Amino acid sequence: MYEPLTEQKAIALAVRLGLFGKDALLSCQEIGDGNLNLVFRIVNERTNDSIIIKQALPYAKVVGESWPLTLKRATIESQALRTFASYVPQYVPKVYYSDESLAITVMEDLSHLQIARRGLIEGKTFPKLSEHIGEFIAKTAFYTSDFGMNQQQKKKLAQQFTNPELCKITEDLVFTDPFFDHDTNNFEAELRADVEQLGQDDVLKCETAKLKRLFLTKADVLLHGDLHTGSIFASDDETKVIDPEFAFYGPIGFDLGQFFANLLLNALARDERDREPLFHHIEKTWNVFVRTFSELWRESDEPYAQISGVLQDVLHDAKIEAIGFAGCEVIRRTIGLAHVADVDELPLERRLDAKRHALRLGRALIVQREQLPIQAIKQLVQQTVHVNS
Ligand SMILES: Nc1ncnc2c1ncn2[C@@H]1O[C@H](COP(=O)(O)OP(=O)(O)O)[C@@H](O)[C@H]1O
Ligand SMILES: CSC[C@H]1O[C@H](OP(=O)(O)O)[C@H](O)[C@@H]1O
Repeated sequence: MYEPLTEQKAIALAVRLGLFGKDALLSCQEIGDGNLNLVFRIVNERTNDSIIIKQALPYAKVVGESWPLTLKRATIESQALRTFASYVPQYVPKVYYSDESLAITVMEDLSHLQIARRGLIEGKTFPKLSEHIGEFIAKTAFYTSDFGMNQQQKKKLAQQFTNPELCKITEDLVFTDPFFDHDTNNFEAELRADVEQLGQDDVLKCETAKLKRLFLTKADVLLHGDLHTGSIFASDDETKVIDPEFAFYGPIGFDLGQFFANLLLNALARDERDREPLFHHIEKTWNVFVRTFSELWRESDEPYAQISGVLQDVLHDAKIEAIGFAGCEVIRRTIGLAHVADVDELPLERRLDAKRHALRLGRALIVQREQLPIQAIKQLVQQTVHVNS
């Protein structure tokens, strides 16, 4: 039966499951720094072998027991990691074991890598990040779409990944609360006027409503669902995506948008002259996504796939969605419940500047998404430095 693990209980569980040899000398540390779950790292001190046990709590850790949350998210996470591993094993941790009633996933320890957000904050560039994430998104999207898999099986997979409680978090925290005066919002008192202006902006709200509707209704591809830079481990030559508990069938541009937004937030936290690597990553992710997705498209069994204009239409939608969803993510990470360390760790005056810039950029991304090529995002960052630009 379910009970939350402690470090001692996690060791006992690892022994019971036979995850280490008989004479192992085990130590354990809870290392979770995310908003939702417990993460235990267990090491055999004799051999340095290690594993991760991730466990869902019956509530959202960041808020506490007043915010109950389904344990089923642990099953969604382990199933999503296994599904992604069937297409891109090089980009996800190996899953060794999972247990629905304990809400645990036992997986490969990736501690030799660094969480990309932390590395980017330290000024690292992770030269392969965009190539790898572009390929990850293109392959998982194509192979789980109606163009890349049997269309009857796709409907079953979409049922398996029905994830209403976690989707509701995104519907509220990304698409709704930041645009209204909601008590989950969290921002510096100095930003009140900027936030009120956003709340009165009906053009912005109408465009955001369209994006929310896409998120609610468009069951296109299996998404990671929360692909920010804190969900990515990286080094100079390796990239691993973790934490897909928000996985569900949604619009093709959503993961791209989340990733772009978090790169942009890191860019805004830097001096202007140091932003180029982030713009490079955005453009390269997009280019690799388009190239990989287009190559896979040739394998499609769908009779309409080879009709001129169909692929172009899918990619056009993906681009518009990615830019619009990026705008929503930029805004919610600035004034909503869950922020990003990139900006929050800045001293007050720089932080306020970066956040005001983020609100203007987020708005422009949402409102201009249909006309904007990916390559123009960089100029948009420059154009939104000043008020009224
Ligand atoms: N496979 C792993 N290997 C090493 N560390 C991990 C692994 N998975 C998670 N972690 C650590 O735990 C932290 C929280 O994990 P995450 O899956 O993001 O949890 P949450 O769902 O609560 O956001 C990560 O930032 C990382 O430091
Ligand atoms: C109350 S959940 C807030 C926020 O946390 C999730 O991120 P993570 O689990 O990676 O820390 C997700 O982005 C949710 O929107």
